Amino acid sequence: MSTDNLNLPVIDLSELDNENTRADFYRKLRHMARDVGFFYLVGHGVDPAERDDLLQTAKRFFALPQDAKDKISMDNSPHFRGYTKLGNENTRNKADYREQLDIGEEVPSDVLPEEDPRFYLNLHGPNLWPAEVPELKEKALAYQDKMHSVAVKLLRAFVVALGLPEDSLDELINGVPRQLLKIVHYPANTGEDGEAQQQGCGPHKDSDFMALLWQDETGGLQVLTDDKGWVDAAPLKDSFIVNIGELLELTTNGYLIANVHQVVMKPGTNKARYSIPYFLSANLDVKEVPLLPLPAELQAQARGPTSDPLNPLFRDVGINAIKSRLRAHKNTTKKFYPEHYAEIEKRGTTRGRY
Ligand SMILES: O=C(O)CCC(=O)C(=O)O
Ligand SMILES: [Fe+2]
Repeated sequence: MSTDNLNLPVIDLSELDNENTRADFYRKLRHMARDVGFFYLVGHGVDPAERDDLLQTAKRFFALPQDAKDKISMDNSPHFRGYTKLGNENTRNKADYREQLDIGEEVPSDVLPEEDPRFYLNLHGPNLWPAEVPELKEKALAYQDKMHSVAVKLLRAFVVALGLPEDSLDELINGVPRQLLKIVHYPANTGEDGEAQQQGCGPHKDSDFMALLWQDETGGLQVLTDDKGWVDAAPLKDSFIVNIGELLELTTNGYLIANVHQVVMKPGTNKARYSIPYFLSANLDVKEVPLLPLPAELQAQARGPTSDPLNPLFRDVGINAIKSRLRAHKNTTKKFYPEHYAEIEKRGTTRGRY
């Protein structure tokens, strides 16, 4: 595996608000999204002090004894919300060495049985909050709201950069936001747990429109590129790394490709790493992600969505969204979705079911 340092591709979102820089902003956005595959976002307006306050609050949660954290374990949430402890999440059938909190939109939800064709609606639902750190709820939800505004602004900018009206995807995101905020802790790699400690988060694509990912100064995030293989996405203070997700791949017919990324905690990374990814997704009931009517010259360059037997892409948003959750959080899957669990154990994917 080769690693390399990119000349960081940076985009300043505030250039969109100035008519003298707007055209250039769209040009850069299109170039970086298509040719580089990921980029750094600055000028986004999210206050670093507010983000840091959220992080410090979450660190108080991570510092609690294991049994206190397990009280809000995702193992007990059919909605895939709450706390995941070290080693309890899988990417490509290998355990990730990280612990995290998953926070989504707060929507009450019935729990549908897995036989129900709309069982993916279970992805809506209440979050789980730690009684020991009560201030976390308000801070996380306020931060999530801000991230939603930034992500929607960027999504609209994407479609304009592709030569289309800015509301072209609005129908998919109207109403209650479909989103996920994660606060993640990667322990320092002391070597105690051997090899297993290196996979902070295994190689994957994000299943939504995009992720806006804040990372601390530790480093470890890598993105797979066509020409250079794995490159380090080095930390850039107060920026978000933008990872293009599967929904943008599907809706552009592969003109944009969701990037594959991972977190590697190399031996000797003697410092813990924290990250706060935010994911913007689409309404779960969208049965068929529409193909954007791209201008002819872009259509001619569209490669079609990628096909990967271990990660098939579904145009049905609900199915595409829940497949990654079912694969990644096997304890939750085993408890609430046993038939899917059996399928994943047998084939390594949910493929046989759809
Ligand atoms: O923690 C990171 O930097 C990346 C995490 C990630 O890619 C994910 O959770 O989807
Ligand atoms: Fe990711």
